[in-house]
Amino acid sequence: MAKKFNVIVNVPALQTNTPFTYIANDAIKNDIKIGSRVIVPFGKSERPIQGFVVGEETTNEFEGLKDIISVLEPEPLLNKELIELSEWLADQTYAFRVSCLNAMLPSLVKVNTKRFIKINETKITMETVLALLGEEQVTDLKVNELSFSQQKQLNQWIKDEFVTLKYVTEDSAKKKMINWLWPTMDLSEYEQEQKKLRKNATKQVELLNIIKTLDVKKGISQASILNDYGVGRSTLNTAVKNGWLVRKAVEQYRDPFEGRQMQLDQNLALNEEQQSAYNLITQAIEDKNAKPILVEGVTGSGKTEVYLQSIQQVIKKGKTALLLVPEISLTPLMVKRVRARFGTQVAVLHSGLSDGEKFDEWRRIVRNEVKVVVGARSAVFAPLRNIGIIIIDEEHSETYKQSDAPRYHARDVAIHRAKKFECPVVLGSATPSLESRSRVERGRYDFVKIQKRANQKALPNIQVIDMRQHLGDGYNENFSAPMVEEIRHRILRKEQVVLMLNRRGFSSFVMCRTCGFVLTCPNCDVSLTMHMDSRTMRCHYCGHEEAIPRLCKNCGSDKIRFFGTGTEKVQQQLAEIIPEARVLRMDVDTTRRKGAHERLLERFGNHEADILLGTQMIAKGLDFPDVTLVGVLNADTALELPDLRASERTFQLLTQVAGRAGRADKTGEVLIQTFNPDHYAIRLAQKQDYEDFFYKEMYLRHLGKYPPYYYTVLVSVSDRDERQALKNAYEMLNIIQPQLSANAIVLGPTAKSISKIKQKYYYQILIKYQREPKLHRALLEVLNKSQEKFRQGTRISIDSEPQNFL
Ligand SMILES: Nc1ncnc2c1ncn2[C@@H]1O[C@H](COP(=O)(O)OP(=O)(O)OP(=O)(O)O)[C@@H](O)[C@H]1O
Ligand SMILES: [Zn+2]
Ligand SMILES: [Zn+2]
Repeated sequence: MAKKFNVIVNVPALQTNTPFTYIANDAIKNDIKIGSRVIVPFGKSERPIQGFVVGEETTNEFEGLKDIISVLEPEPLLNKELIELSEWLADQTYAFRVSCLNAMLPSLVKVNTKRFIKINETKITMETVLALLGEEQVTDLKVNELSFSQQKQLNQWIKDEFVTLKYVTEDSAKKKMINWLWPTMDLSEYEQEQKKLRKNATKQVELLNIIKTLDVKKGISQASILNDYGVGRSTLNTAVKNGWLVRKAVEQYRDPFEGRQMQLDQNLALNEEQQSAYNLITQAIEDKNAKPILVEGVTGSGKTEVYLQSIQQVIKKGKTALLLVPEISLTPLMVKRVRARFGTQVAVLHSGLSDGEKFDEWRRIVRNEVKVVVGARSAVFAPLRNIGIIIIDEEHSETYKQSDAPRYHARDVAIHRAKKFECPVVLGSATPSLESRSRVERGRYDFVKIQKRANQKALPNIQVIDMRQHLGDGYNENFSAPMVEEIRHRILRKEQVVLMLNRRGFSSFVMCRTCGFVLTCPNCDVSLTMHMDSRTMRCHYCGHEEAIPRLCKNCGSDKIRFFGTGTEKVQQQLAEIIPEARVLRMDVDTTRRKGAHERLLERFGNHEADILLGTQMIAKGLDFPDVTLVGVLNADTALELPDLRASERTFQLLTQVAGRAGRADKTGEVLIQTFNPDHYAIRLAQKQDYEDFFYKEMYLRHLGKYPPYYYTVLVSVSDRDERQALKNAYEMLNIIQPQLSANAIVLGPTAKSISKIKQKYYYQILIKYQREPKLHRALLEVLNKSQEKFRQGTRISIDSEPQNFL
C-alpha cells in the first residue's frame, strides 16, 4: 500500500502555512521520513519543485492526489523535532512555514528547477532547433530571453509535438566525492603478480611494492598515491585494470579546519564562584530543569571554563551540547578553546564557512557524529538529538535577532527547544540584556553571579577623558595627550595595547577605486551599510543583506575601498605620533579574507605588534595576557542615535572592551575619550557597575513605556503607490485596533524615517502592550492578508520585538 505525506511546498510566490498531500509509491515510501526534502509536481503545469515532508496523512482518500517524484536524501536534514519547531516558529514570528523551514537549513540546500527542450527527431532535426534557439536555450530554457519570433516558432513546434518541454531539478547541495583505492589480494598473490611482470616494468613493480604496504581495510586516496608516492596516472589505471586495486568514489567531508593543528587541553580547577555557577548548571542538568539560568559574570571571570566543564558533564551523560556565540567568525578564539577541549567531536556552523563546508558540518550533526555544535545565530536550529544543554554566550548581543523573515530571536528558540529536551539554557554575559536581567527579577530565570576575575585581580581601572578639555592638547582630533602618554609607557615596558575606534552609528559604504561604483541596495536607492558583526552589507531600509564584496560588481576590479571606517587614518596618525610602535589594524578591510581575522589575532598573540587597532570587532572575547592598556578613542558616537537601546549598547560595548585589559598577572588600565563624560552610560561603564546601570535604565524604560516593561511589535507596509501604502496600513490597523484593550499604545501609521525608497512608500504601526490576549490572532490575520496584498504589490511585514523603530 502506498503511503501519503503532507508536504510544505517551496514556492516563493505562494507563501503558505498549509501543507498539500502527495502519494508516496511503494518504491520510495520507506525512504521518506518526517523532515525529508522531496520533489513534487506543482500547479497546472506540474512543475517539479522542492517541498518538506511535515507529516504522514492517514485518511483513505487518494482521489486526485499526485505522486511524489523523488526523495532528495536518505537521511533527512531536518527531523521531527525541528519540523514541529518550524510550526511554532511560524506562529511566533508571524512568518510563513516555508520561510521558517528554509531559514533552518544551511544555505547550500536549494533546489533549482530547469526547463529543457526534448526534440522529437522523427519530426524535426536537432540542427533546425539549435539553429533557432542555440544550445544554451535548448538545455536551459529561459523564455524571457527569447525574441518574440523565437517564442512564436517554439510555441508552434510545441503544438505540433515536434518538441516537448521537460523539467529537471538540480539540488545545489552536493557531496564532495573523491576516489579511493583498496588492495584486493593478499601478499603472496601480489608476489605472484610481480613474477609475471617483465623485467623492465619498473613502474609496475614500484607500484606493487607500495600496494603491499597498504592497510587492507583503510586503503588510500587516489590523490595520495599520485602525489605522495609519485605514481603515474596510467600506471595506476593499469593496476586497477589488472585487478590489483579496486577503485570507488567515496564521500569526503570538507573540513573547515583542514591543515590546522589542534592541541588538546585540560580542565582548570574552578574557583569558588565558578564552582557555584557550575553546581547550579549541573544540578539543572540532573533535574532536567529547563528554567533558563542567567550567568552574570564580569569580564575575565572565567565563564567559558564553566561552559566547557558543563558541556563535559552533558557529554558524559551521552547527550549533546549547543553553544551559541555572537558571530563566530569574530570569535575564533572561542572555537579554538572548545576544540581544544572536545577535539573532533565539535562541529562549527557560521557564515565564514563555504556553503560546502556548512552542508558537510550539518550532515555530520544529522548522522550523530558530533557531540558539540558551536555556531552563530542560525546554529540554534542545529539538528542535534538528545540535547543536554544550550549555552548562549554574550546573550545580550543584537546579532541573535534576525532582521529578515522569520524575525526570530535565537534566545527564544533556544528556550523553546530546551523545554522539549528538558535541559537547561545558560545565558552568559558581563552585561546581560535588560530583557533577561528583568526576568531574573520576576523569578522567570535562575541567576548566578561571578563577581571576581579568574585571576583574582581587580577589574581594570577606568579613566574617562573629557575631550572638550583635551581638544588640541594631543596631536590630532583622535589622540589626547594622556592617551598618547599611556600608550608610550606600555611600549617602553613591552606590554600591549588595544585601541578601539567606535564605529557604531557611522555609516560605512563600499566604493570601487577603479570605476567609482558604489554598492547600493537592489531594492532601494541607498548605499548599503557595512556591518562588522555579521560581516554583511545591509540595507537599513528594507533589511536586504549580502556578503561584503571582494571584487567590484561593476568592473570586477579588486581595488575596493571601504569608506567610513576611519581606522586607516588613525593608523597613519599613530605612525606619526609614535613611529616606533608596531600596529596591527583589524577592521573589515583587513579581515575580508577567510581566516585573516584569526591570523591577525595570532600575530598579536605572538607579540608581532604592540598595538591592536580596530573597530568593535576587537571588543569581544580577546584574551591576551600582556594587554595592559585599552583605549577607546571615541565613546559616544552611538549615544545620539534615535534608538531606544543606544545607552544600553554603549554601556555594553565599553564594558566589553574595557574587559580586555589586565586579564592575567599584570594590572590593566582603560582610557575612554568622550565628549559626554556625564552621560550615565559612560559614568556607569567607568564604574563597571552593571547592576547600577540596570536599575537606572529600567527606570527610564519604565517612564518611556518601553521594553522590557512593554512588549513591542512593528507592522510595516510598503507600496509603489503612496495612497495604497497608507490605505493598507489603515486596513491593517483596523484589523488590529478593535482587538486591543485601552492599555495598549498604538503609534501610527506614520511614515518611516525615510519614507520613500526606490519608488516605494513606507508606513509603519508600532504597538506597545503588556497583556493583549487577542493581539496574536489579529497579527496572524494580518499575515494572511499579506499574502493577498502581496499579489497586488503591497508588502507587509510584522516584526515582534524589533531591534529598533527607525
Ligand atoms: N579556574 C581558573 N583558574 C585559572 N585560570 C582561569 C580559570 N578560569 C578561567 N581562567 C582564565 O581566565 C581568563 C579569563 O577567562 P574567560 O575568557 O573564560 O572569561 P570570560 O568570563 O569568558 O571573559 P569575557 O566575558 O571577558 O570574554 C582565561 O585566560 C582563562 O584561561
Ligand atoms: Zn534596501
Ligand atoms: Zn569598479
